[in-house]
Amino acid sequence: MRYISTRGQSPAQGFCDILLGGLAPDGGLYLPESYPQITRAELDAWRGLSYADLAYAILSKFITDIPAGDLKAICQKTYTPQVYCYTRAGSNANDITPVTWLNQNRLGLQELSNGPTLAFKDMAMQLLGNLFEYVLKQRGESINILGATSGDTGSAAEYAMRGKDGVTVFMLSPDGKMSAFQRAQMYSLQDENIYNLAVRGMFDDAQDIVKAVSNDAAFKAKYRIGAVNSINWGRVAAQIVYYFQGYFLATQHNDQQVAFCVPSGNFGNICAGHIARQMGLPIAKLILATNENNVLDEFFSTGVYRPRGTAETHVTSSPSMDISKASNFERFIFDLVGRDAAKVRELWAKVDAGGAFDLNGTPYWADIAKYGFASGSSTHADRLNTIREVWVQYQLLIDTHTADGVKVAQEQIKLLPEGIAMVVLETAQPAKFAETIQEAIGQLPQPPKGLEHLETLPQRVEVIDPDVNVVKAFIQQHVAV
Ligand SMILES: Cc1ncc(COP(=O)(O)O)c(C=O)c1O
Ligand SMILES: N[C@@H](CCOP(=O)(O)O)C(=O)O
Repeated sequence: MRYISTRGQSPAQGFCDILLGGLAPDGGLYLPESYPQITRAELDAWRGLSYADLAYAILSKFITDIPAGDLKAICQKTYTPQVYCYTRAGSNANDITPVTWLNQNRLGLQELSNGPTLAFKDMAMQLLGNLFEYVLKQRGESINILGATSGDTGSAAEYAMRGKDGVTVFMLSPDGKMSAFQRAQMYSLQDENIYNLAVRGMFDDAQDIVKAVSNDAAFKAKYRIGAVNSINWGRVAAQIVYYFQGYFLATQHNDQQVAFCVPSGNFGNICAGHIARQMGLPIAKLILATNENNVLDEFFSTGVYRPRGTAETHVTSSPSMDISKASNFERFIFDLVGRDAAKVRELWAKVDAGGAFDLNGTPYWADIAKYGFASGSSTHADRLNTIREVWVQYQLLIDTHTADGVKVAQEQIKLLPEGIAMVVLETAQPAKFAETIQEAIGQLPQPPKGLEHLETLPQRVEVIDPDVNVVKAFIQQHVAV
C-alpha cells in the first residue's frame, strides 16, 4: 500500500516512511492511494475475531511493509485486557471496546477509553508506541516527537512513549485550559524523554506551531521531528478498527446497519469512521457532535467551512474538543472533491490565509449526502442535563465529551429508520472532568483504582509564548544532533 498527499505534490511513500514523517513535505496529509474494499466473505469471517486479530486483519491491508508475523505480534501485544483495563463494571474486558446499551439495543455507548490515560486516544497511541519502537529499531534511528494536545492526545502519547528507546516527546498544551486531572496526567511525568510545554493560547495555536515546524523541511530533517497527532496516518488507521468492532458488537449479522455518533474536534475520530464506511462497513450514518466550538457542525449544515481564531474559540467543559481548525478535515474534503489535489490546494490556500470556503452550490455539495454525514452541537447546559439524565435513568456516568455525543445522538435517532442502532463513541472517562460531573450530579466521580492521588503528585511543565521560534529553540537545546 502506498500513501499520497492531499496536496498532490509529494511522492507516494510506504507506511513505515510516513509513520515516522507525519505531515507530507507539501504540507498535506497522507491517505492511501485507494481504500481497500472489504468483501462480504471477509466481513463474515471477521465477526467474532478477538480485537487483536481484527486489528491485524484490518491493519494488514494498510501496512504492507512490515512482515505479517511481526505486525500480528505487535497487534497481540497492544490490544490486551491488561492494557485496556479500566472497563466499566459489568462490561466484557475481552471486547477491549465493549458496547453498553442504554435503550433496548437502540442507543449504545462504545467504551473507547479503557486504556492507561482514560481517553480514546489510547486505542491508537498504544499501537503507535509499539510501531515506532519496532520501526526505529529496524532502522537504527531515533525520533523527536512534537505534538499538540487539548487534553488527551498529550497524556496518551506520553504514556505510550515513556521509556521507549530512541523516542523523545515534546508536547504543547494550552496553558490553563485543560482539566486538573488532564494536567496532572501529563505534567506529573518525570521521565527524561518527556517535555511538557504549556502555550499561552488555545489548542489551535499549538497545532499551528506543530505544523509550522513540520513544514520547515531542514529543521524537521536535522532534528528528526515526528508526529503523534492524528495528522499521522498511523493514528487514523488504528482508529478504523474500533468502528468494525463496534459494528460487530451492535449487530447480530452483516445485513444490518449501524449509525455512529462521534464527539468531534480535530476530525480524526470521525475521519476513521468515514474510511471504514468507504471500505464497505455497513454504516448508515456518521453523526458528528461538537460542543460550542461548532465549526464542523456549521460545515455539515451549510457547506461553509470557516475556521475561527483564538479569540472566537470558547473554553468549554468538554475542553478536549475546544478546536476551531480541524486538521483531519482536509482528508475528508480530499475525498469529497474527488481526490482533486489542486482543488484542495485552492481551498486550503484560503484556510491557511485565515479565510473560509463555501461549497454550497458546487457539484461537491450536491454529492455530500452519499457520505452519510449528519451533525449537531451541544452547550454546557445540554452537557449537564445529559450527564444527569443518563446517570438517573441508567445509573451510568458519562464524561462531558461523550455527553455531547449522547445529546446529538438523541436528536438524530428520531431520523433513523427503525432497526438501525445508534452507537455513541465514549471518548473519555468521567474522572477526567470531575468538576463538571459534580456540577451535573452533585457528587464527584470515582477515579479508577491506582489513580486516586494523581493530582497531588509534583508537576513539571514550562510555560511559553505561542511562538514557533521558542519551540524550535527549546528542541535545539534538548536534542543532540
Ligand atoms: C475526549 C475526547 N473526545 C473527543 C475528541 C475529538 O476527537 P477528534 O479530535 O478526533 O475529532 C477528543 C480530542 O480529540 C477528545 O479528547
Ligand atoms: N482532542 C485532542 C486534540 C488533538 O487531536 P489529535 O487526535 O489530532 O491528536 C487532544 O485531546 O489532545
